[in-house]
Parts: sequence; C-alpha cells; structure tokens
Amino acid sequence: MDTCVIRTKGLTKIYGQTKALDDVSMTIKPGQIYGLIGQNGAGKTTLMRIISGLAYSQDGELQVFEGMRPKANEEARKRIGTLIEGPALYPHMHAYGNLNADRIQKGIPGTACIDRVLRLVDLTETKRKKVKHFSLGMKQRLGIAMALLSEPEFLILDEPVNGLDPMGIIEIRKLLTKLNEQEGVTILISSHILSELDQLANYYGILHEGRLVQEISGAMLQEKCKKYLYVHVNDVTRATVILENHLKTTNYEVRPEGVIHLYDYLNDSAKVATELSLGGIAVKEIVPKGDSLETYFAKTIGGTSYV
Ligand SMILES: Nc1ncnc2c1ncn2[C@@H]1O[C@H](COP(=O)(O)OP(=O)(O)OP(=O)(O)O)[C@@H](O)[C@H]1O
Repeated sequence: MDTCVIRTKGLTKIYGQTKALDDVSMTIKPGQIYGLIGQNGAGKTTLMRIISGLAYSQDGELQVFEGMRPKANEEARKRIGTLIEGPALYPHMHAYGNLNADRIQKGIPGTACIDRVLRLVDLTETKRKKVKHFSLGMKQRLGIAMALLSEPEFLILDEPVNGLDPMGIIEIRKLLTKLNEQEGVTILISSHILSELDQLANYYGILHEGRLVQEISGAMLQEKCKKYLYVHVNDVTRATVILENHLKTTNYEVRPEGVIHLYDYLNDSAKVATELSLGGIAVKEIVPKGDSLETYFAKTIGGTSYV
C-alpha cells in the first residue's frame, strides 16, 4: 500500500515574469478527495499539469505513488486518470464512439471498459445520443468516463463543475463520492469556489498566487465555518444551567471571559436573551457568528494562515 499518492516539495514553475507555482509542498494520501481551491490564475491547472506529466517544474520534487525519479513517476502515471481543461469531444459522435476513440488512442485493449465506465457515470441510456445534444453536465460526466477508461487509482479533475447548474453539481458530487467510496479512487479536484466542493472533498489545499497558503481537513474546515450564537454574559456558570434546564440544550462551548458559543437557537437569539435575563443573567452581547466557506476562503487568501 502506498503511503502517499502525491507528495511535492518546493515545486516552482515560472512562465516568463509569472511565478505560476511558488514553493508548493503538498501531500495527497490514498482515499482522499483533495479539493484544490484558488481564484483564476492561482496555479491550479499548472499544478495538475505537472502532476500529470503534461508540464515540468523548474524547481522542487514530485513523487507520484512510490516513484521518485522522473522515470518511476512516468510508470506510476499509468495509474492516473486526468480531465484537465475540459474533455476533447467529437460532437457528432455518440458517447460510445467518443470513448472508443479515446480508448484506441490510449492503447487500451478490448471494448469491455466502455460499458463499464458508461455504467459508472450513468450514461448507459444515452450512449447512442450524439454528444452535441448533451448537457454540459453530461459532457463533464463523459469526460470523467474517459479519464476512468484505464481503471485509474487516482483521478485528477480540473474544475469539472465549472459552469454547471446546482443539479449538475449534485450529479458530479454523487458520482465522485461513489468512485471514491465504492471503487477506492483517490481524487484531486479543483475549483475556484470553495462551496462547490463542500460535502465532497475531505481535504483542502488553498492556492493563492502560486503559493499553497493552507492545507486543512474537511472536518476542521467545517468546524471553522460552524455557525454559532456568541453569548457574552456576566455569569457563565449560571447561564449554562439556564441553557440546559430552560432551553434544553447542551450544544454549547464555554469560552474564556464570559463567552459562550451556542450552536442551537441560531434563529432565535431573542428567546435565549429573554430566558437568560429572566434567570437574572446580564446579557452583554448576543449575536450570530461564524464564517461562511466563502468568507473563510477570502480571509485565508487575504492573509497567509497555516492550520
Ligand atoms: N503556458 C503558459 N504560458 C504563460 N503563462 C502561463 C501558462 N500557463 C499558465 N500561465 C500563467 O500561470 C498562472 C497560473 O495559471 P493556471 O492556469 O495554473 O491558474 P488556474 O488557477 O488554473 O486558473 P484558472 O482557474 O483561470 O484556470 C497564471 O498567471 C497564468 O496566466
């Protein structure tokens, strides 16, 4: 079993005057769905192209599975499927024909793989429909099917939900979750909108101007973006008794200096304030707090922070 799928150390890529990647050190572990988040031009595609062997860095190291030397990485890349910068599709051909053309180009023997991937991405019913009549979401699923032809253990997807409507995003989310949970595929997926990868990725890397400014687990991110009522009182001990006995909640945390974070009653702070006041507690402040994913992202790229 490989201990890591991808490990980079100090990856740097310069195009003319532009540092597309600046000293990027990241690790992707088996089983992860790693969400790579960054604004346009942050370096996401460049990083994915380097990992896939479509571009080379000027500096730094890249380890693909257990490979370390460039030759070993080349061999290891046979275990990777990629969808970078949208699928190249023949619009006048069916899904089946497109997959067959891609299979031949990749040198994959036999056509059994085509039905397998059509089933996986749920396009079996439409395999005889011309691609020019496909929705954007169907085209993206076909692109993912192409990346799956070689039965990869690791899938690299560059902005696969870009431009999709909410239903299309949900379909891709379901598909990728299924591939990850049932087929054991590790996934690297990029987006410029953090919330698009919410409920999908279990690990995140935030790229900004070529630098990996933060790596954070999904659980930690959820924790940081958890909404709560910020309750500042004169007597925390008595206030918690009221929360438990009158408001029937233990879903709170006591913080220093008279502050309680209450995770219930988010839309009913008046009720909390009233009950506390009736119990003789002086409520100095009671206000909903907690970042949205997008606010968190904006704060993170505004100032560098490592978790
Ligand atoms: N082939 C290239 N030649 C010159 N500059 C490039 C090239 N590829 C990327 N760049 C520059 O490198 C930087 C990073 O680009 P990259 O495409 O990796 O970002 P990205 O995060 O994928 O952005 P987007 O979301 O817009 O695709 C940008 O400033 C881009 O203009």
